[in-house]
Amino acid sequence: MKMKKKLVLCTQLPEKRLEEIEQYCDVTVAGELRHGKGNVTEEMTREECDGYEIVVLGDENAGTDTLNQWISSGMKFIGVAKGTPVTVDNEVLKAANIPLSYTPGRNRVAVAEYNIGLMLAAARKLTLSAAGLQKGEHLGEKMSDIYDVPDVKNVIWGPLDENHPYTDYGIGFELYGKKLGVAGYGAIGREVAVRAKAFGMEILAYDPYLSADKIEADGCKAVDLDTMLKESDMISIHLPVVDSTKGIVNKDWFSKMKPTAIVVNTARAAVIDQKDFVEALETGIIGGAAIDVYWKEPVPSNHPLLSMRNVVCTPHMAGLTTDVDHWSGEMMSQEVLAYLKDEDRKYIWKR
Ligand SMILES: NC(=O)c1ccc[n+]([C@@H]2O[C@H](COP(=O)([O-])OP(=O)(O)OC[C@H]3O[C@@H](n4cnc5c(N)ncnc54)[C@H](O)[C@@H]3O)[C@@H](O)[C@H]2O)c1
Ligand SMILES: O=C(O)[C@H](O)[C@H](O)COP(=O)(O)O
Repeated sequence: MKMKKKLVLCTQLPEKRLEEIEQYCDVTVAGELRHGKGNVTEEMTREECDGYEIVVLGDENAGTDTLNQWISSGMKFIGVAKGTPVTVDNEVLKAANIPLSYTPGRNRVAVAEYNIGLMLAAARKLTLSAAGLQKGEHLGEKMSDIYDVPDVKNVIWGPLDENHPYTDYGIGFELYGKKLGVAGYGAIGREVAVRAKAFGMEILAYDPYLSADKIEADGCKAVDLDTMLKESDMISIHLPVVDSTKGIVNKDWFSKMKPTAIVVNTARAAVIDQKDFVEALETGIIGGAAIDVYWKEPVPSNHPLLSMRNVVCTPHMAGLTTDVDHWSGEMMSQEVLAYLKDEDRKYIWKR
Protein backbone atom coordinates (compact mmCIF):
# COMPACT_ATOMS: atom_id res chain seq x y z
CA MET A 1 0.00 0.00 0.00
CA LYS A 2 1.21 3.48 -0.91
CA MET A 3 2.33 5.49 2.15
CA LYS A 4 0.31 8.67 2.71
CA LYS A 5 2.22 11.93 2.59
CA LYS A 6 2.73 13.79 5.89
CA LEU A 7 1.61 17.37 6.39
CA VAL A 8 2.18 19.62 9.40
CA LEU A 9 -0.08 22.59 9.91
CA CYS A 10 0.73 25.69 11.96
CA THR A 11 -2.25 27.74 10.84
CA GLN A 12 -5.94 27.10 10.38
CA LEU A 13 -7.47 25.82 7.15
CA PRO A 14 -11.23 25.77 6.54
CA GLU A 15 -12.82 22.52 7.79
CA LYS A 16 -14.13 21.45 4.37
CA ARG A 17 -10.75 21.98 2.72
CA LEU A 18 -9.00 20.08 5.47
CA GLU A 19 -11.29 17.09 4.91
CA GLU A 20 -10.33 17.10 1.23
CA ILE A 21 -6.62 17.39 2.06
CA GLU A 22 -6.89 14.50 4.52
CA GLN A 23 -7.90 12.20 1.67
CA TYR A 24 -4.36 12.58 0.36
CA CYS A 25 -2.24 12.90 3.47
CA ASP A 26 -1.96 12.57 7.23
CA VAL A 27 -2.33 15.94 8.86
CA THR A 28 -0.65 16.93 12.12
CA VAL A 29 -1.69 20.18 13.74
CA ALA A 30 1.34 21.54 15.53
CA GLY A 31 -0.03 21.87 19.06
CA GLU A 32 1.82 24.91 20.32
CA LEU A 33 1.75 26.53 16.95
CA ARG A 34 -1.92 26.93 16.30
CA HIS A 35 -2.39 30.40 14.88
CA GLY A 36 -2.50 33.10 17.51
CA LYS A 37 -1.68 30.84 20.46
CA GLY A 38 1.41 30.65 22.61
CA ASN A 39 4.76 32.30 22.38
CA VAL A 40 6.31 30.35 19.55
CA THR A 41 10.09 30.46 19.05
CA GLU A 42 11.83 29.41 15.85
CA GLU A 43 13.44 26.50 17.70
CA MET A 44 9.99 25.18 18.65
CA THR A 45 8.80 25.48 15.06
CA ARG A 46 11.96 23.78 13.79
CA GLU A 47 11.46 20.73 15.98
CA GLU A 48 7.67 20.44 15.59
CA CYS A 49 7.77 20.64 11.79
CA ASP A 50 10.80 18.44 11.23
CA GLY A 51 10.33 15.33 9.11
CA TYR A 52 7.25 16.40 7.09
CA GLU A 53 6.99 16.51 3.31
CA ILE A 54 4.45 19.37 3.51
CA VAL A 55 4.90 22.26 5.94
CA VAL A 56 2.27 24.98 6.25
CA LEU A 57 3.25 27.96 8.40
CA GLY A 58 1.38 30.99 9.65
CA ASP A 59 3.43 33.78 11.25
CA GLU A 60 6.27 31.48 12.40
CA ASN A 61 9.85 32.30 11.42
CA ALA A 62 11.94 29.84 9.41
CA GLY A 63 15.51 30.96 8.72
CA THR A 64 18.43 29.27 6.97
CA ASP A 65 19.19 26.56 9.56
CA THR A 66 15.55 25.64 10.06
CA LEU A 67 14.88 25.31 6.34
CA ASN A 68 18.05 23.33 5.70
CA GLN A 69 17.06 20.92 8.47
CA TRP A 70 13.57 20.46 7.00
CA ILE A 71 14.88 20.06 3.45
CA SER A 72 17.36 17.39 4.52
CA SER A 73 14.57 15.51 6.31
CA GLY A 74 12.34 15.45 3.20
CA MET A 75 10.36 18.70 2.99
CA LYS A 76 9.18 19.27 -0.59
CA PHE A 77 6.33 21.77 -0.12
CA ILE A 78 6.31 24.86 2.07
CA GLY A 79 3.44 27.29 2.35
CA VAL A 80 3.26 30.48 4.39
CA ALA A 81 -0.22 31.86 5.04
CA LYS A 82 0.84 35.50 4.86
CA GLY A 83 0.56 38.30 2.32
CA THR A 84 4.28 39.05 2.58
CA PRO A 85 6.18 35.91 3.64
CA VAL A 86 9.33 37.68 4.78
CA THR A 87 9.41 35.35 7.81
CA VAL A 88 10.97 32.62 5.66
CA ASP A 89 14.39 32.67 3.95
CA ASN A 90 13.44 32.29 0.30
CA GLU A 91 17.08 32.22 -0.86
CA VAL A 92 17.51 28.81 0.80
CA LEU A 93 14.34 27.56 -0.86
CA LYS A 94 15.35 28.89 -4.27
CA ALA A 95 18.72 27.12 -3.99
CA ALA A 96 16.88 23.87 -3.21
CA ASN A 97 14.39 24.48 -6.03
CA ILE A 98 11.41 24.47 -3.65
CA PRO A 99 8.78 27.08 -4.55
CA LEU A 100 7.33 29.07 -1.66
CA SER A 101 3.52 29.22 -1.69
CA TYR A 102 1.95 32.21 0.05
CA THR A 103 -1.37 34.07 0.19
CA PRO A 104 -1.03 37.37 -1.69
CA GLY A 105 -3.63 40.02 -1.00
CA ARG A 106 -5.19 37.93 1.79
CA ASN A 107 -5.94 41.11 3.69
CA ARG A 108 -6.59 43.42 0.76
CA VAL A 109 -10.27 43.89 1.66
CA ALA A 110 -9.38 44.42 5.32
CA VAL A 111 -6.82 47.10 4.44
CA ALA A 112 -9.02 48.73 1.80
CA GLU A 113 -12.00 49.10 4.13
CA TYR A 114 -9.78 50.46 6.89
CA ASN A 115 -8.14 52.84 4.43
CA ILE A 116 -11.57 54.26 3.53
CA GLY A 117 -12.18 54.63 7.27
CA LEU A 118 -8.96 56.62 7.61
CA MET A 119 -9.93 58.81 4.65
CA LEU A 120 -13.27 59.61 6.26
CA ALA A 121 -11.66 60.13 9.67
CA ALA A 122 -9.19 62.61 8.22
CA ALA A 123 -11.76 64.41 6.07
CA ARG A 124 -14.27 64.76 8.91
CA LYS A 125 -11.82 65.05 11.85
CA LEU A 126 -13.55 62.11 13.46
CA THR A 127 -10.83 61.22 15.93
CA LEU A 128 -10.59 64.78 17.23
CA SER A 129 -14.31 65.18 17.78
CA ALA A 130 -14.64 61.70 19.34
CA ALA A 131 -11.72 62.36 21.70
CA GLY A 132 -13.15 65.82 22.48
CA LEU A 133 -16.49 64.34 23.40
CA GLN A 134 -14.81 61.83 25.72
CA LYS A 135 -13.12 64.76 27.47
CA GLY A 136 -16.50 66.46 27.93
CA GLU A 137 -15.92 69.08 25.24
CA HIS A 138 -19.23 68.33 23.58
CA LEU A 139 -21.44 71.22 22.62
CA GLY A 140 -20.03 73.46 25.34
CA GLU A 141 -21.83 76.31 26.99
CA LYS A 142 -22.18 78.42 23.92
CA MET A 143 -23.61 75.62 21.87
CA SER A 144 -26.15 74.72 24.55
CA ASP A 145 -27.28 78.33 24.61
CA ILE A 146 -27.65 78.57 20.88
CA TYR A 147 -29.12 75.18 20.16
CA ASP A 148 -31.92 73.41 21.88
CA VAL A 149 -30.12 70.14 21.21
CA PRO A 150 -32.64 67.56 22.46
CA ASP A 151 -35.17 69.07 20.08
CA VAL A 152 -33.58 68.30 16.74
CA LYS A 153 -35.90 70.67 14.88
CA ASN A 154 -34.20 73.61 16.52
CA VAL A 155 -30.65 72.63 15.72
CA ILE A 156 -29.09 75.13 13.35
CA TRP A 157 -25.57 74.19 12.31
CA GLY A 158 -23.47 77.34 12.47
CA PRO A 159 -22.15 79.84 12.05
CA LEU A 160 -19.59 78.67 14.58
CA ASP A 161 -17.55 81.05 16.63
CA GLU A 162 -13.85 80.64 15.77
CA ASN A 163 -13.04 79.75 19.39
CA HIS A 164 -15.56 76.96 19.55
CA PRO A 165 -14.07 73.46 19.57
CA TYR A 166 -16.36 72.44 16.72
CA THR A 167 -14.52 74.80 14.41
CA ASP A 168 -11.44 72.73 15.01
CA TYR A 169 -13.04 69.33 15.50
CA GLY A 170 -16.06 68.89 13.44
CA ILE A 171 -15.99 70.80 10.23
CA GLY A 172 -14.55 68.68 7.52
CA PHE A 173 -15.17 68.11 3.83
CA GLU A 174 -17.06 65.54 1.82
CA LEU A 175 -15.32 62.85 -0.21
CA TYR A 176 -18.01 63.23 -2.86
CA GLY A 177 -16.71 65.01 -5.94
CA LYS A 178 -13.10 65.08 -4.70
CA LYS A 179 -10.09 63.58 -6.47
CA LEU A 180 -8.29 60.64 -4.92
CA GLY A 181 -4.73 59.91 -6.04
CA VAL A 182 -3.89 56.21 -5.74
CA ALA A 183 -0.13 55.60 -5.72
CA GLY A 184 0.34 51.92 -6.58
CA TYR A 185 -2.67 50.26 -8.21
CA GLY A 186 -2.05 46.72 -6.96
CA ALA A 187 -4.17 44.40 -4.82
CA ILE A 188 -4.98 47.03 -2.17
CA GLY A 189 -4.83 50.20 -4.26
CA ARG A 190 -7.47 48.79 -6.60
CA GLU A 191 -9.79 47.76 -3.75
CA VAL A 192 -9.50 51.26 -2.29
CA ALA A 193 -10.17 52.85 -5.68
CA VAL A 194 -13.38 50.92 -6.35
CA ARG A 195 -14.71 51.73 -2.88
CA ALA A 196 -13.78 55.42 -3.18
CA LYS A 197 -15.59 55.55 -6.53
CA ALA A 198 -18.74 54.45 -4.74
CA PHE A 199 -18.37 57.59 -2.60
CA GLY A 200 -18.38 59.67 -5.78
CA MET A 201 -14.64 60.34 -5.85
CA GLU A 202 -12.70 60.62 -9.09
CA ILE A 203 -9.71 58.28 -9.06
CA LEU A 204 -6.32 59.32 -10.44
CA ALA A 205 -4.17 56.20 -10.37
CA TYR A 206 -0.40 56.34 -10.70
CA ASP A 207 1.25 52.98 -11.40
CA PRO A 208 3.88 52.96 -14.15
CA TYR A 209 4.03 49.16 -14.09
CA LEU A 210 0.41 48.70 -15.14
CA SER A 211 -1.20 49.39 -18.50
CA ALA A 212 -3.59 52.34 -18.60
CA ASP A 213 -6.20 49.97 -20.05
CA LYS A 214 -6.25 47.88 -16.90
CA ILE A 215 -6.76 50.95 -14.72
CA GLU A 216 -9.31 52.54 -17.02
CA ALA A 217 -11.33 49.32 -17.23
CA ASP A 218 -12.20 50.01 -13.56
CA GLY A 219 -13.43 53.49 -14.43
CA CYS A 220 -10.30 55.15 -12.97
CA LYS A 221 -7.95 57.55 -14.74
CA ALA A 222 -4.34 56.42 -15.33
CA VAL A 223 -2.14 59.48 -14.77
CA ASP A 224 1.53 60.39 -14.48
CA LEU A 225 3.05 61.25 -11.13
CA ASP A 226 2.90 65.03 -11.50
CA THR A 227 -0.77 65.00 -12.47
CA MET A 228 -1.65 62.82 -9.49
CA LEU A 229 0.30 65.08 -7.12
CA LYS A 230 -1.05 68.37 -8.45
CA GLU A 231 -4.71 67.47 -8.85
CA SER A 232 -5.51 65.15 -5.94
CA ASP A 233 -7.39 66.26 -2.82
CA MET A 234 -6.23 63.07 -1.09
CA ILE A 235 -3.37 60.75 -1.96
CA SER A 236 -3.58 57.16 -0.81
CA ILE A 237 -0.31 55.24 -0.83
CA HIS A 238 -0.21 51.53 -1.71
CA LEU A 239 3.38 51.02 -2.80
CA PRO A 240 5.51 48.00 -1.96
CA VAL A 241 8.85 48.56 -0.24
CA VAL A 242 11.55 47.88 -2.81
CA ASP A 243 14.81 49.77 -3.41
CA SER A 244 13.18 52.17 -5.87
CA THR A 245 10.30 53.12 -3.54
CA LYS A 246 12.20 53.73 -0.29
CA GLY A 247 11.70 57.38 0.70
CA ILE A 248 10.06 58.09 -2.67
CA VAL A 249 7.30 60.13 -0.96
CA ASN A 250 9.37 63.16 0.04
CA LYS A 251 9.53 66.93 -0.16
CA ASP A 252 9.49 66.80 -3.96
CA TRP A 253 6.08 65.13 -3.81
CA PHE A 254 4.78 67.40 -1.02
CA SER A 255 5.85 70.59 -2.81
CA LYS A 256 3.71 69.63 -5.80
CA MET A 257 0.58 68.74 -3.78
CA LYS A 258 -2.29 71.05 -2.91
CA PRO A 259 -1.69 72.70 0.48
CA THR A 260 -5.00 71.15 1.59
CA ALA A 261 -4.11 67.63 0.36
CA ILE A 262 -4.31 64.73 2.77
CA VAL A 263 -1.89 61.78 2.57
CA VAL A 264 -3.17 58.37 3.65
CA ASN A 265 -0.65 55.61 4.22
CA THR A 266 -1.56 52.04 5.10
CA ALA A 267 1.36 50.63 3.06
CA ARG A 268 4.74 50.92 4.74
CA ALA A 269 6.37 53.93 6.41
CA ALA A 270 9.65 53.25 4.58
CA VAL A 271 8.20 54.64 1.35
CA ILE A 272 7.84 58.07 3.03
CA ASP A 273 10.75 60.28 4.06
CA GLN A 274 9.99 60.76 7.75
CA LYS A 275 11.71 64.13 8.21
CA ASP A 276 10.15 65.69 5.10
CA PHE A 277 6.72 64.34 6.08
CA VAL A 278 6.78 65.78 9.60
CA GLU A 279 7.99 69.11 8.25
CA ALA A 280 5.33 69.23 5.52
CA LEU A 281 2.60 68.55 8.07
CA GLU A 282 3.99 70.98 10.65
CA THR A 283 4.43 73.85 8.24
CA GLY A 284 1.23 73.40 6.26
CA ILE A 285 2.89 72.40 2.99
CA ILE A 286 0.21 69.70 2.97
CA GLY A 287 -3.12 69.68 4.81
CA GLY A 288 -3.07 66.49 6.84
CA ALA A 289 -2.48 62.78 7.00
CA ALA A 290 -3.90 59.50 8.17
CA ILE A 291 -1.38 56.75 8.80
CA ASP A 292 -1.32 53.18 10.05
CA VAL A 293 2.40 52.40 9.64
CA TYR A 294 5.58 53.82 11.17
CA TRP A 295 9.31 53.91 10.60
CA LYS A 296 9.79 52.12 13.89
CA GLU A 297 7.03 49.95 15.33
CA PRO A 298 5.59 50.16 17.88
CA VAL A 299 5.71 53.88 17.20
CA PRO A 300 7.48 55.74 20.07
CA SER A 301 4.89 57.55 22.20
CA ASN A 302 6.68 60.88 21.74
CA HIS A 303 6.61 60.72 17.94
CA PRO A 304 5.64 64.21 16.66
CA LEU A 305 2.90 62.85 14.36
CA LEU A 306 0.96 61.41 17.30
CA SER A 307 0.19 64.84 18.73
CA MET A 308 -0.56 66.73 15.52
CA ARG A 309 -4.19 67.75 15.19
CA ASN A 310 -4.14 67.34 11.42
CA VAL A 311 -2.92 63.72 11.62
CA VAL A 312 -4.94 60.58 12.34
CA CYS A 313 -2.74 57.75 13.62
CA THR A 314 -3.62 54.08 14.12
CA PRO A 315 -1.30 51.32 15.38
CA HIS A 316 -0.77 49.11 12.28
CA MET A 317 -4.23 47.57 12.41
CA ALA A 318 -5.41 47.92 8.80
CA GLY A 319 -4.72 44.32 7.82
CA LEU A 320 -6.29 42.70 10.86
CA THR A 321 -9.84 41.38 10.78
CA THR A 322 -11.47 38.20 11.96
CA ASP A 323 -12.04 37.33 8.28
CA VAL A 324 -8.43 37.40 7.06
CA ASP A 325 -7.63 33.86 8.26
CA HIS A 326 -10.52 32.60 6.18
CA TRP A 327 -9.12 34.14 3.00
CA SER A 328 -5.59 32.90 3.59
CA GLY A 329 -6.93 29.46 4.60
CA GLU A 330 -8.78 29.17 1.29
CA MET A 331 -5.78 30.23 -0.77
CA MET A 332 -3.34 28.03 1.12
CA SER A 333 -5.67 25.02 0.81
CA GLN A 334 -5.74 25.53 -2.95
CA GLU A 335 -1.94 25.52 -3.02
CA VAL A 336 -1.68 22.37 -0.93
CA LEU A 337 -4.31 20.58 -3.03
CA ALA A 338 -2.59 21.63 -6.25
CA TYR A 339 0.67 20.14 -4.93
CA LEU A 340 -1.08 16.93 -3.85
CA LYS A 341 -2.80 16.58 -7.24
CA ASP A 342 0.36 17.52 -9.12
CA GLU A 343 -1.32 20.57 -10.66
CA ASP A 344 0.09 24.06 -11.24
CA ARG A 345 0.27 26.25 -8.17
CA LYS A 346 -1.02 29.80 -8.39
CA TYR A 347 0.57 31.73 -5.54
CA ILE A 348 4.35 31.50 -5.65
CA TRP A 349 6.52 34.13 -3.92
CA LYS A 350 9.08 35.46 -6.41
CA ARG A 351 11.22 37.83 -4.34
N1 LIG B 1 -1.21 48.27 7.01
C1 LIG B 1 -1.38 46.99 6.82
O1 LIG B 1 -1.86 46.30 7.72
C2 LIG B 1 -1.00 46.33 5.51
C3 LIG B 1 -1.55 45.10 5.21
C4 LIG B 1 -1.22 44.51 3.99
C5 LIG B 1 -0.33 45.13 3.13
N2 LIG B 1 0.22 46.31 3.47
C6 LIG B 1 1.14 47.01 2.56
O2 LIG B 1 0.39 47.64 1.52
C7 LIG B 1 1.23 47.85 0.38
C8 LIG B 1 0.49 47.43 -0.88
O3 LIG B 1 0.21 46.06 -0.83
P1 LIG B 1 -0.43 45.30 -2.11
O4 LIG B 1 -0.76 43.93 -1.64
O5 LIG B 1 -1.46 46.14 -2.74
O6 LIG B 1 0.84 45.25 -3.07
P2 LIG B 1 0.85 44.91 -4.62
O7 LIG B 1 2.20 44.38 -4.91
O8 LIG B 1 -0.34 44.12 -5.03
O9 LIG B 1 0.69 46.35 -5.33
C9 LIG B 1 1.71 47.30 -5.37
C10 LIG B 1 1.53 48.10 -6.66
O10 LIG B 1 2.48 49.16 -6.63
C11 LIG B 1 2.98 49.31 -7.96
N3 LIG B 1 4.26 50.00 -7.90
C12 LIG B 1 5.49 49.48 -7.62
N4 LIG B 1 6.41 50.45 -7.63
C13 LIG B 1 5.77 51.60 -7.93
C14 LIG B 1 6.19 52.94 -8.09
N5 LIG B 1 7.47 53.31 -7.96
N6 LIG B 1 5.25 53.87 -8.37
C15 LIG B 1 3.94 53.53 -8.51
N7 LIG B 1 3.49 52.26 -8.40
C16 LIG B 1 4.40 51.31 -8.09
C17 LIG B 1 3.06 47.91 -8.51
O11 LIG B 1 3.06 47.92 -9.93
C18 LIG B 1 1.80 47.28 -7.93
O12 LIG B 1 0.72 47.38 -8.83
C19 LIG B 1 2.50 47.06 0.66
O13 LIG B 1 3.50 47.97 1.10
C20 LIG B 1 2.12 46.12 1.80
O14 LIG B 1 3.21 45.76 2.59
C21 LIG B 1 -0.11 46.93 4.63
O1 LIG C 1 1.10 45.28 7.19
C1 LIG C 1 0.88 44.12 6.82
O2 LIG C 1 1.41 43.67 5.78
C2 LIG C 1 -0.02 43.24 7.63
O3 LIG C 1 -0.90 43.91 8.42
C3 LIG C 1 0.76 42.39 8.54
O4 LIG C 1 1.68 43.17 9.23
C4 LIG C 1 1.42 41.33 7.77
O5 LIG C 1 0.51 40.80 6.86
P1 LIG C 1 0.78 39.36 6.33
O6 LIG C 1 2.08 39.41 5.58
O7 LIG C 1 0.85 38.49 7.55
O8 LIG C 1 -0.38 39.00 5.47
